[in-house]
Amino acid sequence: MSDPKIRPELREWINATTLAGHGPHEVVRLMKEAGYAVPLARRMVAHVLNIPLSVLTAIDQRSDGRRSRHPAAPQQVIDGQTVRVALSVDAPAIRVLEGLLSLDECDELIAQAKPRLQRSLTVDVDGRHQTDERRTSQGMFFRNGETPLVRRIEQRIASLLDMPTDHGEGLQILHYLPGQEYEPHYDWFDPSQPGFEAITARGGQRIASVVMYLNTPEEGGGTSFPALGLTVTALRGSAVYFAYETGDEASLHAGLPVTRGDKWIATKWLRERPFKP
Ligand SMILES: O=C(O)CCC(=O)C(=O)O
Ligand SMILES: [Fe+2]
Repeated sequence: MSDPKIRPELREWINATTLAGHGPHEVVRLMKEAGYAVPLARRMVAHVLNIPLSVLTAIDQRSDGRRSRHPAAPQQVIDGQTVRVALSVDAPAIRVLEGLLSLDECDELIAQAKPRLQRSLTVDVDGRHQTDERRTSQGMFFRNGETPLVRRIEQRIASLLDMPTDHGEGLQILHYLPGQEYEPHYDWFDPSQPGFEAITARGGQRIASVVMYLNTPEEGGGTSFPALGLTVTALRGSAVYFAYETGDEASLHAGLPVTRGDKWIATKWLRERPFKP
């Protein structure tokens, strides 16, 4: 990557702010507030301070963090379930997985979640949960291993991705009605956000997501990756797995509006280290 062009005043400001005691993450955050795109701000700060860019994109320099294994085509059989890899993207790593869940498992998961649905929350910059207009669905979380079915699904995902089950956040179920959607977002946590340390204190950064479709919406409701021009169809029993590095802008994705019928998904987010809720 070529060196970013940096005005002398900005160079001076980055040095002075650092000398005043602000760490590089904080400098990036201040630049973001001033209107700089985060990836550019990171490159500028890394360049001026002569530190590796990875310091600003990695979660933690100790990084004993694990990475998931991307499932290989054409298919894998796990505890009797044949999971077909119908589509693969290299960067970010995406796999469309057909038959990850049986149709009965989809129905059963919906039945278990239904009585516990609430308006979905997102994690705000201070690490608190809040309702969010960008996300209008209803949802709930299972605790890890909460029911025999949840445990079976978690173990299947663990085998498929070669990731211990304890790296998973609790399985989240979402229910979208017509018009509801999940606007474009990243699943990784932004290190330049003030709440980053709190959010990643247990389990570290998110490294991969598995979005499982528990029904087939009549119309709409696919998962879109706008940077790739790719939309995965929401099909009962199928899933989309994707893995990302911190700052990976190609992993931007959205739950498209459901235009007819409704949509049920189960999402499993994986952390680089064991996650203790
Ligand atoms: O609803 C979808 O298709 C996407 C869900 C999603 O992005 C998430 O749960 O993080
Ligand atoms: Fe997401």
